[in-house]
Amino acid sequence: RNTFCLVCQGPPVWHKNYPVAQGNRQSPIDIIPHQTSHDPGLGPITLNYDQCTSINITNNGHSVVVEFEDPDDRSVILGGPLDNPYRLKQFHFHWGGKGCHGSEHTVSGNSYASELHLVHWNAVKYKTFGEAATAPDGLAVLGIFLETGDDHRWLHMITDALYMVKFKGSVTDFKAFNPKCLLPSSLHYWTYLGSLTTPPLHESVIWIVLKEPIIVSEKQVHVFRMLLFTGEEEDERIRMENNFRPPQPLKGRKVRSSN
Ligand SMILES: NS(=O)(=O)c1ccc(Cc2ccc([N+](=O)[O-])cc2)cc1
Ligand SMILES: [Zn+2]
Repeated sequence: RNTFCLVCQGPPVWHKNYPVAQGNRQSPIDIIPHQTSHDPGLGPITLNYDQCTSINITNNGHSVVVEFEDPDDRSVILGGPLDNPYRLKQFHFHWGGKGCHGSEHTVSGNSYASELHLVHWNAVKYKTFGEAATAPDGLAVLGIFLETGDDHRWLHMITDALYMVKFKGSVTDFKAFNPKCLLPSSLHYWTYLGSLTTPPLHESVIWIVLKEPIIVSEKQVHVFRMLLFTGEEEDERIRMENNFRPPQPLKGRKVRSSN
């Protein structure tokens, strides 16, 4: 398996090149609701996405990513545990294989079919995303669980585009998509200090995980599995699935609940 890139060899080997994989604020985690502390000082989060400008959708070999222009504070998340607005940079998904679940965070040991991550960075304190991504308060990722049930009326806008980015390294235009249509009705959340869930696993993420999942159909989740980890030029075709990291040790961290 040494032909695979390190990430593709999966979480068990990441610590060799990224010792922070065994750090004190790694993500994801198992969230146990009755063990979280309700913090009345935690206000609601606000998502100002109305001027959002998505640019493209790409298969980076590990997930499918929709990238946004972030020259100013046109699309930000604010409030909750955040001291200032954080700019939307990209969103992507994690999912499982046929019939097996694929979320990264779990709730009392239960995982969901998939998990959506909206990645934001602290442009007030840091000049670039890359710089913010290595700072303890540099990133804020909003995690949304996808539970299987009925068809999601807007997710098809994403799944319809996946046919264009089947191979690793492929990218296609994806303009004017507002991710507000992928939010559940309630913005109640859990929040804790964690990390990127893929290498380089930087401990730079303030995690905000929504309690309410969105409902999508198994058919819609299955479309994600037609993506490939491998590039068009490679002779081996490996389906992109199970691209989730399992829960990591809490190491004494507090998980707070909005209410
Ligand atoms: N899954 S997640 O924790 O939300 C996540 C979010 C963003 C990224 C993308 C990424 C973020 C930072 C770097 N870096 O600093 O080299 C490289 C890749 C990787 C992983
Ligand atoms: Zn992610």
